[in-house]
Amino acid sequence: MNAQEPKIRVEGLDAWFGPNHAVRDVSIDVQPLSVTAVIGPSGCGKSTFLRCLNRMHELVPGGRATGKVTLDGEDLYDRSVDPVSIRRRVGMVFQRPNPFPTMSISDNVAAGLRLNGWKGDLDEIVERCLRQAALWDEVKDRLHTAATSLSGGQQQRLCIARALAVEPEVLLMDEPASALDPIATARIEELMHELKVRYTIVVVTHNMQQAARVSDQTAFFYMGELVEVGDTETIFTNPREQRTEDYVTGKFG
Ligand SMILES: Nc1ncnc2c1ncn2[C@@H]1O[C@H](COP(=O)(O)OP(=O)(O)OP(=O)(O)O)[C@@H](O)[C@H]1O
Repeated sequence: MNAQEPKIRVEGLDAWFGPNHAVRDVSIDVQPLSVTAVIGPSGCGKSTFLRCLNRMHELVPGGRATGKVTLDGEDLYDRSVDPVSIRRRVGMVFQRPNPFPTMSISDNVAAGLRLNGWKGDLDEIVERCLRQAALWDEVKDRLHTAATSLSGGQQQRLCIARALAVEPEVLLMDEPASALDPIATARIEELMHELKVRYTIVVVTHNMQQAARVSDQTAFFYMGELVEVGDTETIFTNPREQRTEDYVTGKFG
């Protein structure tokens, strides 16, 4: 791939829930192996935008999207594209840790691979993913105990390990630390930093400091529109738009 080419290119994206126009004419490029933070007040369309990047939005009743989203130049919304294969390439981690409650730690990580009919050595992959998710040392002696026995922060890292197991190229994270305490949040932030060596990350966050700490690029959404996108330092110190400045300095939101 050409180094200049974005990993993801969004052009003229609109998204609806029935008549509710939640994302309006959004265009943005996401560079490979970078972290993009999506910020903005509640209800401005951040999560909807994120779910359009792996075609999860259309799973919501009434969910509909138009426009173009390309992954390495391939149009995700082309008729010939299987959305299931897209969700494998573009993984997702949600706000609340959601491990499969009846499964062990190890089975949670392996679940996606089993579903895909994987026949190889699962133990090795489970270990690799738990290491990548910075959880291995804490769970290596209890791999077969229930995932629900883990703390919230550990469960979230388990969900990250589970997302990594199917070897996605992009990781979408929807407020991945908002349900966690400050120490667990710091672990997730460190982890994002480590993961961007191998994955392209787009993260929705309400936490301005977190966006400033973890991201290379920040996109500010307001009422469904992308007001401004740019490198994170510029967005936080010298944004073009007054609305961006007001939001990042806490004047509203
Ligand atoms: N399942 C749904 N059905 C109908 N409308 C929805 C649904 N989910 C979200 N919306 C609406 O779409 C708009 C965008 O919501 P979205 O969840 O993307 O915002 P957000 O910026 O992620 O908000 P928050 O920060 O509160 O999570 C809002 O007006 C919301 O009420």
